[in-house]
Amino acid sequence: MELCASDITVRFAGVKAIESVSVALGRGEILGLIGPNGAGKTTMVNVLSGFQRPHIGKVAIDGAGTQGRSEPWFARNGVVRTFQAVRLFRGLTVSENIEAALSSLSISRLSARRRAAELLDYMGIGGKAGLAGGALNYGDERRVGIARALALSPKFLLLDEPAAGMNIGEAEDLSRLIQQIRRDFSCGVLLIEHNMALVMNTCERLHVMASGKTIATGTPDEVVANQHFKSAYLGSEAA
Ligand SMILES: Nc1ncnc2c1ncn2[C@@H]1O[C@H](COP(=O)(O)OP(=O)(O)OP(=O)(O)O)[C@@H](O)[C@H]1O
Repeated sequence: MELCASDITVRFAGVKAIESVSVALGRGEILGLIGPNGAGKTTMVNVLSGFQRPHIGKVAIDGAGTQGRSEPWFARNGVVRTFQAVRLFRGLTVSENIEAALSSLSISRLSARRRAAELLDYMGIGGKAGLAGGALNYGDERRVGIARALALSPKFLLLDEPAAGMNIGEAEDLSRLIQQIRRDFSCGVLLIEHNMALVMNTCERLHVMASGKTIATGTPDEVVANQHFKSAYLGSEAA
């Protein structure tokens, strides 16, 4: 059971954002997708979730092809992602933002409200259900973004920089939460993150990209010892 992107190439105006990259995410694993700015990480998540069609290569969900499918189909088939910019409806309450995500499922408004309350409790922000979406701080916005993704019962959850704007303590809580989500939802989690402590503490396996290509894969220990990782990733991060 896996979400698999094989030999993916994506070009923008002739420039290769991703070149011949393959990524596989198993159910029940936490995979970190890391690399310097502009490495192609978000583009790969866009490909894996149906937001971007690859120019070359294929995506399969549990072995089934996805050619010609758009992002709502991917979500219905268990591939759910969050965004770097959370894009909450600012005029709706936090609860209503989750209920809106549930509206594609055929459940009553009352059930949607109850499910939204459960998910907000699960994310530790049950007390904020009645606030306006626009009133949240950065970290809480990201928690709502994850709750909104969980509303769709993901088999594969793709998180694009979920710890941006969080302090050290909040990022540690997020690490525990991601591991709990993997257990409670029996899903695979792909984590794009620049917070290396969070990545190293949370992921079992890492896939490192730079300039649109794969430069290293392996366990966190293996990757940290990899020369390509040290020079390309840490070199540019340290600059
Ligand atoms: N819609 C687009 N049009 C043109 N170029 C794009 C587009 N999206 C991404 N790119 C380019 O593709 C490359 C990869 O970008 P991408 O956002 O996937 O990198 P990233 O690793 O997610 O970076 P970051 O860590 O900064 O979010 C970059 O050179 C970027 O400028």
